[in-house]
Amino acid sequence: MKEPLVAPSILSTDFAHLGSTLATVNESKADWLHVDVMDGVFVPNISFGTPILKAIQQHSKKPVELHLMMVQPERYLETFARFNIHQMTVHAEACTHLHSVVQQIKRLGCKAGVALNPHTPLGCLEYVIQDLDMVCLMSVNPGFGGQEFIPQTLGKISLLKALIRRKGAAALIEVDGGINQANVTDVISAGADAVVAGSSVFDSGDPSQAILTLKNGAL
Ligand SMILES: O=C(CO)[C@H](O)[C@H](O)COP(=O)(O)O
Repeated sequence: MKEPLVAPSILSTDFAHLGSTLATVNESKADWLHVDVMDGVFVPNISFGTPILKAIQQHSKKPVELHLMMVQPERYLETFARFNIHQMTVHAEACTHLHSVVQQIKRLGCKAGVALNPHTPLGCLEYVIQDLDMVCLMSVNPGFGGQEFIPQTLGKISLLKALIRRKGAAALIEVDGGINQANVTDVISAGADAVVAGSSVFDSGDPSQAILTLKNGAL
């Protein structure tokens, strides 16, 4: 089995210590940083806005993926792109004109990802998958860290892999929510390329080791 890409999510960490959290991630084997922007409308939680993104830009040496859990993300893409963002991931459920939003992200020089909530069928990707760098399958209902992995995600990963192959697309599959040492092997075996992990990394006491454990645990 291939080594998974691992992207720590800082959502549940203490932002009073953002600098040292990011220093730890910088020194770890994390492949990128997964940053959750929540608007309190699309999801029942508000995370942060541009001042924190500016601090992340200053302190992170890892590429940054912005996961935009917000309605009408197109209103903010240009502003967010100023913070040296590697990839922007929008929710299909939040974009009336998803194809157009994806093109907008690419014009801003960022990689484009689309996230799907656990209940959202894969069919909405049929005519946009070839334009995507990544699909993020939510394995919890988005909004909060520390939730339990929804097992139906495993079948969805396999179906997405088949869709990507059928379309000759190159999108990576990222899985986000409730990822830990106990389920990472199943997630990667089902066809995922990357996992997002918050609690299992930052509640572990040794985030660098927890990231390594996720990588090795799936081998
Ligand atoms: O998108 C998210 C929540 O909506 C988080 O990225 C995700 O939940 C990671 O946290 P945990 O590993 O604790 O589930």
